[in-house]
Amino acid sequence: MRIINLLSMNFSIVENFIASIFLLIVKDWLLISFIIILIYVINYYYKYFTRENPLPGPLPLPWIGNLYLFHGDLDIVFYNLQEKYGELFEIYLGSDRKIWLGNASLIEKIHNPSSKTKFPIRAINEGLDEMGVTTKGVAFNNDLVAWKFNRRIISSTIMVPSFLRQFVNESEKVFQEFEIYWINLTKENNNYVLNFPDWSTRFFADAISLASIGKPAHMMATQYNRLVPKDLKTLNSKPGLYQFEEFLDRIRLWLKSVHFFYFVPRFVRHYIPPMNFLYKKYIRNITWIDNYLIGFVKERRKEIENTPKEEALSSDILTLLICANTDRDKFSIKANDEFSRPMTDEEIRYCIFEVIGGGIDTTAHSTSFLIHYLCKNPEKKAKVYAEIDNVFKGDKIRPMTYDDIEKLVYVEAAAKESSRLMPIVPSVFKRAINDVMIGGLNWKTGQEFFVHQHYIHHNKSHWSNPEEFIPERFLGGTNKIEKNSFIPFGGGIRQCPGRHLGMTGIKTFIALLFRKYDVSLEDPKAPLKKVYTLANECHELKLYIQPRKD
Ligand code: HEM
Repeated sequence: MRIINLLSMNFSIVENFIASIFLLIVKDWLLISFIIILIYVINYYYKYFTRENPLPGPLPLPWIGNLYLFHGDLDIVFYNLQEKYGELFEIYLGSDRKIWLGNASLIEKIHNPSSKTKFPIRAINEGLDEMGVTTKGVAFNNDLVAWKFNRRIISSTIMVPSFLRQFVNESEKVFQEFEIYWINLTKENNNYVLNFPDWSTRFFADAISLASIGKPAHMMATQYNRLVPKDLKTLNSKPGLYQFEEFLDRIRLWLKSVHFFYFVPRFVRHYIPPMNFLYKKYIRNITWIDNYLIGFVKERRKEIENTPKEEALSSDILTLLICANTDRDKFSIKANDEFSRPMTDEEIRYCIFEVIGGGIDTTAHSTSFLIHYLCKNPEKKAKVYAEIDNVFKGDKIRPMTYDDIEKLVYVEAAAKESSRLMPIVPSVFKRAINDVMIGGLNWKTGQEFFVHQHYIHHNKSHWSNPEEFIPERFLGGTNKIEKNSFIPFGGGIRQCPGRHLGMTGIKTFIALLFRKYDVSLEDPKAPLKKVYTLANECHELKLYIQPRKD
């Protein structure tokens, strides 16, 4: 009994001893952690308050910087911040400082089109590295030799008039399909209301898919099938009908994930729920897209190999890229330098991805915004109708040509004014690869800048009545557009290579629609409804589209 008592006494002594050691460790650990955190915070704010070139901007928090402000429509968030802190302000991502530029005079060096520019790349960012985009394609490629090679071949295919001519012809065919669906939908209901962005994104998906991979995407057909009873459905037995829709949804998810990879620090991305789940989802998405597209490239390569040399090949971008710098190079995309080799499947896959990802929603939403502004400004809309009627001499059905589209100067001015008011890409980031002087301050190599298109487009020092829709600004004459104040397609050596294709697409669609139809808002008072992902998108635009009576 005594032994048992002694044993239990000993046990409680041991237990107490362990407990007190444990408490001591925990207390010390808390104390040590607290000291580490305190040192980090002091160091963070010491660096912040003694930084070179301090600029106005919101106070950053340790670890997250100004990430706490990033919610809702980020385009509006950044616009309001620029309004609050002025034309030159700063924000922090963790401890990384980004400088925002809201005046055309501040971006002169960034938009220098010379190959010796100090701004040839967008960003060095481990998140983008992890996405796999910084060594591939065009848009985020930091490998300047690879970028130049890809960009040169893409530009030689999509910027030439023969390609644009074909694009106008194909767009007209796609428009005729759109009309069939629309006529069927309005048969039952004369006052049928179309949510236009649902259709414009599908119209441009179909048109750009034909132009880029030479195959119809059937995106309008899938939408139509959703809206009509079973017996009216079209193409419903076609295999793979819904696959392109999944592909496009995945491209949109990919675009959304760019912000995630760019802004969210690696540790949070990989280990902190729910971010780590999102991370896994985005990585799976990237793999899916890669596999889907490589299939297209390999299949087309085989088709080309099996086509006799004397037989003409189609002129879609995929075929042109595969044939570039080979003996089947239709557009003679030949160069006698290190860029004269053919592209690999991997290079082609990524370039096609960028054409589809960069071309469809940008052009479609630009068209939606333009229609919104035209409907809100009946006097300007009347001028658009007048110009179209003048070019086509009232003929509503003759085939449309690229030459017709080139004559639509007022439509182009209206498209430019719409993209001034609501730029699809509201800001673009660029990184200095040398020390550079901007805004009268010296900035070190590696500093990243955001060119704030949306703000510059509304800056009163460049534009009179900046909130008004005045296409006449772009008609020349006494109206002078200040250098770098109108930049919907960016500028410098990374300016958008799809700008002619985009503008041709917008003008062609407007000509096709307005030549035959009266277009009006369901609710004339409806404000512009937009959302921002990686670009501004028209969220809702409810329209009546009725055959013209004149
Ligand atoms: C209205 C339609 C479009 C708008 C508003 C638009 C806007 C832009 C902007 C602002 C940039 C960044 C430029 C810079 O860094 O300064 C860009 C880059 C780019 N765009 Fe577009 N874009 C449009 C259509 C297209 C189309 C149709 C394509 C493809 C066929 C395309 C492909 C690209 C590519 C590949 C880049 C990256 C260029 C580089 O980094 O060298 N875009 N676009």
